[in-house]
Amino acid sequence: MSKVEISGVTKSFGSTRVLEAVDLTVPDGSITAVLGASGCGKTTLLRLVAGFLRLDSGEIRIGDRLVAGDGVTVAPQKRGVGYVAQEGALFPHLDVRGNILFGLARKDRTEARLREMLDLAELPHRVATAYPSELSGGQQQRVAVARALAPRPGVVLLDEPFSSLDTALRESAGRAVVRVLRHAGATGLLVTHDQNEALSLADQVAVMRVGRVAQVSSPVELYRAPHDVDVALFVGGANLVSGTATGERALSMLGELPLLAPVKGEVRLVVRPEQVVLRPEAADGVTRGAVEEVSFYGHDASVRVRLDAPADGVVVSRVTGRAIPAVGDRVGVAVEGAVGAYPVDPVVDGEERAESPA
Ligand SMILES: Nc1ncnc2c1ncn2[C@@H]1O[C@H](COP(=O)(O)OP(=O)(O)OP(=O)(O)O)[C@@H](O)[C@H]1O
Repeated sequence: MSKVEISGVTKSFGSTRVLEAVDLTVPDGSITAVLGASGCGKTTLLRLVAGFLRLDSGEIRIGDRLVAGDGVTVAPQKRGVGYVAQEGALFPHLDVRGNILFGLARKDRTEARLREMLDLAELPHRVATAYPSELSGGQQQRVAVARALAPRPGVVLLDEPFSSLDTALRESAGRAVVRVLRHAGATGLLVTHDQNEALSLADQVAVMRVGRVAQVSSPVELYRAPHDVDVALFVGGANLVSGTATGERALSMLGELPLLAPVKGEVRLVVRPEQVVLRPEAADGVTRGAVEEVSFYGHDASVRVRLDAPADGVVVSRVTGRAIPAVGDRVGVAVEGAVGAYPVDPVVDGEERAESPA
């Protein structure tokens, strides 16, 4: 049992409160991503679980054991936790063998364990004698994970482990690391500021905002039913559209749209770009406009449409397939599926905010 339970954890540095009553449970054998902007306290949370920092109040349990809080502070090496730091942080003067076996008692530093860890990390045995500088970034990450897993910890903490890798390598390294964790049956806590990484790799995503957990959900639920507009914008592209909700539906510049959850009154609607479909201008029930900008990404394109009305009405559609329109084309716009509706907050509403998707 290596579930991680974080309850009411608070942490300040001097007079600055960095974490405020954070609650988070990572189920045994699953992977939770902690997603948040730079400086929101992700690394601090991870370091508290590892035991590198002391909490001010609250409790942390690993399995059924209290490791921090209530006067208890278990030393990092006694928590059964592996840590993978940013950029792997391998020892440059040790070869792969030395790195992987580093944290083990002398009697456990066997060739069999080395081979087992290389296999687990999907690394060829011949890299055992290579030095970190001779490996690719992705291989170095896998060695770092193998080193963290070698003492057979129940929990592995990963702090932005892929941040130094380029985009293509990031994806494959991420998937490989998740496979390794699942194979080992370890519980994983992955810190990242990359929404795609969090959504694609984790079983559960905790979105953090200035020291607090804003939402904990499965990736699908987080994307489809974010708790508020800020979470919606943080986890993906969105058209923010004003509307008037009457329960199950809301009236907006994109027509009458069905809502994910009933609400009444003035709302902001979150319409994902992939929900916005382009139709012929003459089609029934569409909102008409002209294509203003096309960004082609290969697998799909982002098409910005200026609506005929209202005058400032702009909507972004994500278009897949071959039928990508050109700038200036006249189109009809329709919305597929239900959308999230969030009551207008008078304070937030007074602020300028971007209406276009990221
Ligand atoms: N040892 C420390 N002493 C003082 N302040 C600290 C210390 N560690 C972190 N902080 C501050 O706490 C806040 C949260 O830092 P933390 O590293 O946890 O954020 P983060 O979300 O991981 O950010 P990033 O993604 O940039 O790493 C920041 O304002 C940081 O400056």
